[in-house]
Amino acid sequence: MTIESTGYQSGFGNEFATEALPGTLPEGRNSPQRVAHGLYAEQVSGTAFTAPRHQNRRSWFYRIRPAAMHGPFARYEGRAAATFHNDFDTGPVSPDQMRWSPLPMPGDEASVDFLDSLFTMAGNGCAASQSGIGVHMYAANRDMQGRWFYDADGELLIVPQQGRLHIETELGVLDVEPQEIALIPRGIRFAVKLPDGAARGYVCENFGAHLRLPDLGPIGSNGLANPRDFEAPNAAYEDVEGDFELVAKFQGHLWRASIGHSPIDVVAWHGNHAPVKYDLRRFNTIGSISFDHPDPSIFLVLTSPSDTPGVGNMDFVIFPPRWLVAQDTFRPPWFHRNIASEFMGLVHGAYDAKAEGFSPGGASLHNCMTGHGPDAATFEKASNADLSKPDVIRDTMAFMFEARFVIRPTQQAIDAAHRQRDYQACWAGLQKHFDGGR
Ligand SMILES: O=C(O)Cc1cc(O)ccc1O
Ligand SMILES: [Fe+2]
Repeated sequence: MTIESTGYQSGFGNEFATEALPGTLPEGRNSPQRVAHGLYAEQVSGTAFTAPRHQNRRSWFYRIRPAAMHGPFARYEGRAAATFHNDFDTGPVSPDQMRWSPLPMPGDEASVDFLDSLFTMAGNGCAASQSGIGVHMYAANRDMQGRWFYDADGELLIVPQQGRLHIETELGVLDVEPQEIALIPRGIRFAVKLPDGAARGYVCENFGAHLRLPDLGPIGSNGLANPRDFEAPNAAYEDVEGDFELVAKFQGHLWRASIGHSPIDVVAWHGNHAPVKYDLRRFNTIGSISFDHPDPSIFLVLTSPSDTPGVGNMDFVIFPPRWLVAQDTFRPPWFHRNIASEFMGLVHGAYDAKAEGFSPGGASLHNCMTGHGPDAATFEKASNADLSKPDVIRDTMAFMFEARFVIRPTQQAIDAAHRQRDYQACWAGLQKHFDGGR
């Protein structure tokens, strides 16, 4: 059974209110003695009850059955039990630059849904400390049917690269396509269906403070990702009973319980702990109109702040189409080493720092203080480009999960056949141009 989208409400983190059956939301209170239509009231909190008001997140659900109704949990034994986890190791981690070709799609003989296809690439921190991230990829060819998933360890930022996702959540339906993103709050139950039959993409699991829009400082009151371009779903539900499965991610591993009904049974809800989608093509990209390539913080979409002011637990940064007009400037990203660690992916087109080898669906990892930057071909081209003309990068949508702590690749990512073991060769052709001071 598919639940169709019932549309969206505009905004990010505001107080939404929506009902699939008119007259369901209680007026002037959250938990009346009896809820309309014989529903149960249930609150889900996404922040401490006492979090400052501007950060506080919670929603009220009016649903057919409360979330408590399911069987006991046992360790999940499906495919993802081995591939989707938060075991980032504590042993030595190589400072090598790393890059991967796209995660292979399941072969014709294999039938794998979104959940079972999740493959952990890297990560840091843990759910127990409510800090850090897990970086995962998915490559699926089957709908999640008769089962739902929730992640108690963090919110999920889903970045589709190929194929649309139809995401049925407790709060309603998100239909997302490549160049859009979905953000599923911690704990929210959902199923992913694949309207195109197959899909691939990236997931950042954020154990830290929930992602939010950054302050804009001197940019002013508009720009970058504008709040009204985020969309939260209108309520949509199904009233279905059967022999179903609920899978939970809890403290780094997967658990399963049987459930006798669809948990997508919320008839109305209000609050600000809600899934959203956002079209990255709506990002108001700002750049230099004089000289120099700005720091990539200018491309920040969402940030998960840490306890240290200005230092993100995770920053979600994109590299969208844009004009390059800077004069007497090396226009692509410069060579650099950063204290932050960078996991990059490519949704569409080509990335302006890499002429070859970084293809849509691929990934790269440049950890704390590891030198990286444009490859040899890009350096030569940009060093000799005619700067009297503006350059336009049309077909591109790269992104970065940038983290405060080192992003440790998992053993399965290091061993993967699709890891490009010769990645460092992309800098080997850089010529020595030093003229010795002559
Ligand atoms: O490594 C990268 O390609 C990401 C990046 C882009 C940029 O424009 C400046 C710094 C940076 O880390
Ligand atoms: Fe970088």
